[in-house]
Amino acid sequence: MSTTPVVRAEHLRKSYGSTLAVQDVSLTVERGEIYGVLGRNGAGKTTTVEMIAGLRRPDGGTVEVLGLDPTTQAAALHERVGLQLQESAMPDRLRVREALDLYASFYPDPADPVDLLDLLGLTAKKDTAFKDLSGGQKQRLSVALALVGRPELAILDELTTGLDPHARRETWAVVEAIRDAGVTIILVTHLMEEAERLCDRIALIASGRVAAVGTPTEIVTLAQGEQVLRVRPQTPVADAVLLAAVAGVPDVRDAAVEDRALVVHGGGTVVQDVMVALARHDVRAQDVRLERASLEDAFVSLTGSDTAGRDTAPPTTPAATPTTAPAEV
Ligand SMILES: Nc1ncnc2c1ncn2[C@@H]1O[C@H](COP(=O)(O)OP(=O)(O)OP(=O)(O)O)[C@@H](O)[C@H]1O
Repeated sequence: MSTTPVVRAEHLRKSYGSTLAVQDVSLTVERGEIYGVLGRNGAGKTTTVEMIAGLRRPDGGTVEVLGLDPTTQAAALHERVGLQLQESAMPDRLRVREALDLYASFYPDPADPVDLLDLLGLTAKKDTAFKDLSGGQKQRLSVALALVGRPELAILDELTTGLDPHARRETWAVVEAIRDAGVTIILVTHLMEEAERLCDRIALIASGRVAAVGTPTEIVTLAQGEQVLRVRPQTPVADAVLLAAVAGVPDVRDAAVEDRALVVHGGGTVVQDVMVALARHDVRAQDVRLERASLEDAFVSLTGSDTAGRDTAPPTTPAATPTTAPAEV
């Protein structure tokens, strides 16, 4: 087995006009792993994988995929990379089997559609029109289309968004079956549970940067060191006063005022230190809550708050993309 990584991306950067979507992303995906790209909406996940897939040209940084340069060798890359991007859409009347046959015709040595229907649990739906499929079935079809060219790397973006828990679990089983068939997978998700369940390693992306990389266990351990303290003062206190009170506390990694309550992220002895600091500023607490940070909380606080305006709707991207020329921006 080769030890050359499937993906090696270094210091990727990409802007859309004045929006800096990806500021600095470096990551390495090894052969045979399910690699999670995790982050909240607008963090820059899709833009990152689109650069890896050769669909967008980076403004800065370098990327190598399966030994190829996606910016200059996109056509060769598309033969070996399967893409399932958000917003999969097909002509309404196209039947499942017809869609697979159509996509198979783009490749010299496609996978057997019968096998793919079986793998994706779509055999009973092979004669069903796209418009009559459930959300989960549509997603599974888009995965089947991404796999029809027998890719070495499959990029699956927000695969289970909008699915009910049952369909989500079924889809997770499919992802594992694909990995077991020898395909390296990049899984883009904003669902912690999904990343934890499926991924060998995760890159957490926040505000266009990699906040951390590790196995789910390593990342959860890191998150558990993080605490979130929420203090509501007895009497109204100006936001600036609350923030100034905790500004110099060493273990505070992030502080904000939300709905008149001071919300502090930190580690170590942050709880005691913040309470002492508030008392020194004559702020008395009416209500104090200590929460264990979620994974996302932990990393958002490690990297600073997300920039306003990043929560806009994601762009519309093409469905599973076979040999068409890459959309350049
Ligand atoms: N084609 C585009 N034109 C302009 N801005 C864009 C475009 N695509 C993405 N953006 C902006 O770039 C930022 C990063 O978007 P991106 O889709 O990469 O993030 P994401 O983490 O995949 O988010 P989501 O999960 O919502 O898709 C966002 O602020 C988004 O609004």
